[in-house]
Amino acid sequence: MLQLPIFISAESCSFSKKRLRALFLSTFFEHRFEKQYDKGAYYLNLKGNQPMEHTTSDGRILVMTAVEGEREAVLRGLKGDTRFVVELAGVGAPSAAASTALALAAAGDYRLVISAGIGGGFVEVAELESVVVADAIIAADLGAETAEGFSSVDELGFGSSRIAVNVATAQRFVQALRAAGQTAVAGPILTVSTATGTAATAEQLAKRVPGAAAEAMEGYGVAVAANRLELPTMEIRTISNAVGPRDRAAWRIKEALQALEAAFSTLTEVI
Ligand SMILES: O=C(O)c1cccc(C(=O)CC[C@H]2O[C@@H](n3cnc4c(=O)[nH]cnc43)[C@H](O)[C@@H]2O)c1
Repeated sequence: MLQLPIFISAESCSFSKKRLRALFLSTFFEHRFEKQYDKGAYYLNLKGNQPMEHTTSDGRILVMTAVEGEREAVLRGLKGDTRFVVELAGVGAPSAAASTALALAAAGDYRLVISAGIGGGFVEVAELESVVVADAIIAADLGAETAEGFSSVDELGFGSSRIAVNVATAQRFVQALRAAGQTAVAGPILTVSTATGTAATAEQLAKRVPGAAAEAMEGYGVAVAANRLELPTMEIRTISNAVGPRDRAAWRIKEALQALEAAFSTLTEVI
């Protein structure tokens, strides 16, 4: 069960102040949390039986993009659909996790969190200007180098580098995108700290994550924040470049942003 400490120690404040703060916080989170006192501190526990998948149409959908150009493309596609809120994550997973956590803390009525933007596509899996919908979100370079090669945080025993998504939802969305005329595939989307710039790294990553479809830099951070609140996550990337030797001049950013706009237009029709 998710448990959020609310930092009220018995030593640090009087009983009445303690109760007041706990009352305020538990009212703020009342639909999702229940209060528990344990060893001198209050905790907010996520109530049981929360729907992990967005089977309900109640609540809004938070979309996080790294940069403003991506945010504008998503907003164009949404055409003013008020079910969605689109916020900036910043570039990279740490900034994305912090931004997403702040956005989720500011409003308690989200039912789904989406990491979206352009990304690199693995050759022969995701072509330029196509859409990749994550069937798993994987922090592909979170771990340690060893004499035997890369060890993930999972192998090191420090947590999980993989965040699950609702695969059926991802596949359904891919079908809808194809029906709307876009090239789309469901597959693992890797989150990396350093965008791949050589064929050797592309090969290593493809070996590390069989079936890897795309890479970007924020998905895992967004998903970690959503996951802490037991909110379901999606990642949607449109392919601006191939994962491999860096050739920024060849990136199809404009076309990928147009594909992103079209993908979100379709999303409003099927979600
Ligand atoms: O220059 C522009 O006009 C422009 C407009 C929109 C977006 C950008 C970006 O550079 C976005 C950075 C963002 O893109 C992801 N990304 C794209 N390709 C890759 C890749 O091959 N490997 C990793 N990440 C990629 C990433 O999430 C960045 O945060 C520019």
